Amino acid sequence: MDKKIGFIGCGNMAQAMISALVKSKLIESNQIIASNRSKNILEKMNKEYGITIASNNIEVAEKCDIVFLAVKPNLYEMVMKEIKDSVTKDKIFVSIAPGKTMEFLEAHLGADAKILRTMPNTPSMVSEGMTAICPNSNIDSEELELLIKLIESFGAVELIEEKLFDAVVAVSGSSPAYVFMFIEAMADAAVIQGMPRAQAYRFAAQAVLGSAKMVLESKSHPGELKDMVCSPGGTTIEAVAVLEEKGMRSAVIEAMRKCAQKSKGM
Ligand SMILES: NC(=O)C1=CN([C@@H]2O[C@H](COP(=O)(O)OP(=O)(O)OC[C@H]3O[C@@H](n4cnc5c(N)ncnc54)[C@H](OP(=O)(O)O)[C@@H]3O)[C@@H](O)[C@H]2O)C=CC1
Ligand SMILES: O=C(O)[C@@H]1CCC=N1
Repeated sequence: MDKKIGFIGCGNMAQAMISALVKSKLIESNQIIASNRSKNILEKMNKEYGITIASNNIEVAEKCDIVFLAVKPNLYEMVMKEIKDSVTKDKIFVSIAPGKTMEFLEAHLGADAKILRTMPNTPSMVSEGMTAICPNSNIDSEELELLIKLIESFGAVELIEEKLFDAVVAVSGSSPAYVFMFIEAMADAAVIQGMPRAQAYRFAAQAVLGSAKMVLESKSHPGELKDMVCSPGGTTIEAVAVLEEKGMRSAVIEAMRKCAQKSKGM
């Protein structure tokens, strides 16, 4: 792929995507050009991955064919105003922010701008991300195919209707945080039982990874897979009963409702 890929903002999410892109060898690392408010992270990414450092956002927008807007949602308007004059008929802009609708993006980049709304997540760093995508009508099928190929380096990619983007934020954009909390809590419980902490993290994380792979590969209902673990009168059902009594499911559902609600207002 001979495209130049730009990242305006080089924080947690951009670094995860850049790491996956470089590892994928889909493009040379110097085809990645990034800008950031503070420069130390750019120097670090240049040393670690060999990416090209841009002196400002406009340079990224000018030089790149595909431009990821990787700043916080509240900075989108300012950054899009800054780069608006760099919009050309072939350049593609990729939003990764919650709440910034295609209407909002087109209002700032222009109705003719080629825009892809996405919602990635930080497991992109290990190419096990889940990214939702929604192109506007200015992106043609060939361009969409290329974008999917690029974003597949982050992990799984699925086209989704824009109206479901707030749900996506809750279920995959933000959910790695809930899973990290779960892993941390399980490891703490193992530490209480005497397991060394580092070993507890490995055991907890691998159990989550394996369980997730079973859901994805077995196509079985998660409840069915849970029942397969719960031996009658055994150990697991004791834990499951406490989780039910403490309202784990309703806590997750309420947390994700709040998350999606916040996304709507971003
Ligand atoms: N983190 C996640 O899991 C996910 C995040 N997102 C979205 O990705 C976007 C980035 O989030 P995230 O990476 O977590 O945030 P970070 O705060 O980690 O990164 C944002 C970066 O933008 C830089 N920045 C701030 N102002 C400017 C500017 N004017 N021009 C250029 N760069 C600037 C910051 O620089 P400085 O170092 O100086 O602060 C920072 O490095 C957000 O819209 C977020 O909602 C989407 C999915 C998942
Ligand atoms: O917390 C946030 O707002 C960002 C968007 C999804 C994950 N992190």
